[in-house]
Amino acid sequence: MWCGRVALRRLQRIAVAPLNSLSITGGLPGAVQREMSSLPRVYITRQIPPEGLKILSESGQVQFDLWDSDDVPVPRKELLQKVKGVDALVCVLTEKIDAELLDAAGPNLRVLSTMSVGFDHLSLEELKKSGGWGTWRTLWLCGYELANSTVGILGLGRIGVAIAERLKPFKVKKFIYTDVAPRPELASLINAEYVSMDELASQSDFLTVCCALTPETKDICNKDLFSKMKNTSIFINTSRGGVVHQEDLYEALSSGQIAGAGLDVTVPEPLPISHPLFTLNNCVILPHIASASYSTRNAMSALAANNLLLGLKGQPMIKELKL
Ligand SMILES: O=C(O)C(=O)CO
Repeated sequence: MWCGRVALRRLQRIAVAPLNSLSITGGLPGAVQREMSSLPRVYITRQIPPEGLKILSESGQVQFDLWDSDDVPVPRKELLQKVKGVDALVCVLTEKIDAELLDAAGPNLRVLSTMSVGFDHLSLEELKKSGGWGTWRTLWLCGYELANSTVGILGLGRIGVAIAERLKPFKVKKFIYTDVAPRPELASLINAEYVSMDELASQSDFLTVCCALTPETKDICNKDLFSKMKNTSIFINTSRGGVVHQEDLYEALSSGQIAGAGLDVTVPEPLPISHPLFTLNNCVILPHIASASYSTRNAMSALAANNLLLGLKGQPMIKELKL
């Protein structure tokens, strides 16, 4: 018996363990589970003999899921599901490791270890494509255009207006917004139409959340909102993670209810790398950097300092939160 080790091309991860699957994190105390959840994820395609499992469990270096049977190979459909996002894969000779499987696994996959001396079940050509982009394909990495689109702004303030101003040159057809009440002065700057929350959901091709997080807006972007959005729509959140019900967003993205999401903010921050949202190829997550330019951060610090000095002098602040 020989365990081959082949370097692969990309990176990603996921979780859950249905029938016939065993997870070594199950049954462990919560704190241990949390610590383990940051370990590289491995999927083992067969109930391999105990020595190998023991080495992996005792290494403390990985968490793994296993097809818990030696009698029947893991069904292909289950395999394609289970490899999503794994960092490494242990396979046996019954599993075809080809482009479809590598695509299903995603870019996290770094190591493939086969419990066999033969390697005819491995598509070496595919495995050799280390880090490459592959050939140009007609619909490869295509997205939706801003041109002729309707952009919806949830919570129209200075940020919503600034976003719309930046988007205008991309030939957006229409800006719509919703808020607790119409904001005609701000709306007139970007020619935006006031709509209901339902209309915002159903009409927006791109829905961008710009509201503050308050008790009223917590989880406001939830199943109800996503279920009314088009399945070609993109959801963007640069406000606060708490305005989004993340489990509902995960459902909406993974079921194809909406086309994609771009999140600059999450709950918690940073979002643990084991979070299911990271496993999706239609969700882009950034570490709260929407304002991360030297000039913006300097302007923010200057404003904070000037507000403080004015406050100390008992004078009206430049920007004051009305309590
Ligand atoms: O100013 C804020 O509230 C931020 O989120 C920084 O980008």
